[in-house]
Amino acid sequence: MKSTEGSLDHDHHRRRSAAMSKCFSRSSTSQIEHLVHLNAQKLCDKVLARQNSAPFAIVQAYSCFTGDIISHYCFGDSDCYLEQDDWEPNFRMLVDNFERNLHIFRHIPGLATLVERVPLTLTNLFSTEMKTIATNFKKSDGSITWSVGKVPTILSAILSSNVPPPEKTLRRLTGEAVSLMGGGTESTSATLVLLTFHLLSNPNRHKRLHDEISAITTDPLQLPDWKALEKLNFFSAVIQECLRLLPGVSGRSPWIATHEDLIYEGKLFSSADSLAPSLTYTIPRGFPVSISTCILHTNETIFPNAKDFVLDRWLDENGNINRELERYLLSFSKGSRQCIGRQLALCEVYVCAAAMILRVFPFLELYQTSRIDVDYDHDELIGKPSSRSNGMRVQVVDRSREPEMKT
Ligand code: HEM
Repeated sequence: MKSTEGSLDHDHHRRRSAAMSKCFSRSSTSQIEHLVHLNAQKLCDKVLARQNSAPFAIVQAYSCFTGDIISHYCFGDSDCYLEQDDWEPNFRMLVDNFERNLHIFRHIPGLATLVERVPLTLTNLFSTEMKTIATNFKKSDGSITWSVGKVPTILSAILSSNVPPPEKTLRRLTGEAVSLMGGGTESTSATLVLLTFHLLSNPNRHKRLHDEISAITTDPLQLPDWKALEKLNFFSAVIQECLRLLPGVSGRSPWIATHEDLIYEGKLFSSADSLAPSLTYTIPRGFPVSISTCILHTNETIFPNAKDFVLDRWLDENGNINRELERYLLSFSKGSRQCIGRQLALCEVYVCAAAMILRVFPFLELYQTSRIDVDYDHDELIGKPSSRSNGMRVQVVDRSREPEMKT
């Protein structure tokens, strides 16, 4: 496995992760925030230009936004999905294909190794998206000087790190780039889709959020920075609830503690019941352990009415974010294998959602879309809606009319 994510051995994983982790800290993310703002505004312009055109799948639009940012940060040059006439092709199409077939790879050991052996030149013949990655490599020519402002790109950070030469080959870096592009494209756009649905289907909610963001914004084309947006309580509650309902990785990722036994201490039935008998399990080192984020996120004891979009659960009596509940939110996983792109994802969601809420949502309507088109139905690595769904579609209404902001 060529990516950090696919490294089985924990020490190997740690070394690979360390080579690029500085690119994903909160302060590095702030340094590329201008890219996020730029692309969020480009996305709004492109959606608004669809006035009176045919309805379209908003997930493709958001994937162009996320794909442009992560490709720019990886290679120093974006894939320019937002600049093409339509929303497709984009990297999500490749990811989606991969996810639909993932179960086959899980059940046929060795298939992944076989696929890995296919020469890149052959892969490029069949996949436009893989070809884009190859072209990006050629453009950057393996150079370690590519940068976004003063921030090194992710690949240049790996190339300039002290990992040994086999970690810097074209093949290994292609594997890493595919993992970064995949991770950086889909989960974030899926979160934005869910947020769009729950705001467009509830005008009161949209109005409240519009007012909250407007109160700290003088010009929707010059949004406040991500750290200021994060301080908005209602906005944060909306994002937390979206993350809860669309847990990043819906399947179980099996992890193995190699050096220590795991001691599990809990209560039978319910941790809230003080009379429930206590129990202790010891899971010997070497055994795979996994947890289902979906099951945790829909636990009725922790999240009552778990299937519903309930914002009050995230707000305390003073309207501040309920930090206590956050520890049960496992969207980005925890520990050494947690999502490396967490800060970037949050920055993208806050900035993009703020731009869309202020500039686009007043002119956007759902088109033949209901909860079946967004609700979790099955696992394809990330949670997907029912295969009977046509996807969440929207259309831009006549912008000459006064935007409707019902109370
Ligand atoms: C809302 C958006 C996102 C969610 C919910 C999410 C969720 C997750 C989760 C749950 C994992 C752990 C996977 C596992 O246990 O097997 C993960 C890993 C990862 N994510 Fe994200 N992610 C998001 C956005 C991003 C972004 C923007 C990037 C940008 C590069 C990214 C890159 C990665 C990578 C590279 C890994 C593998 C990390 C490792 O194994 O060390 N993700 N993500």
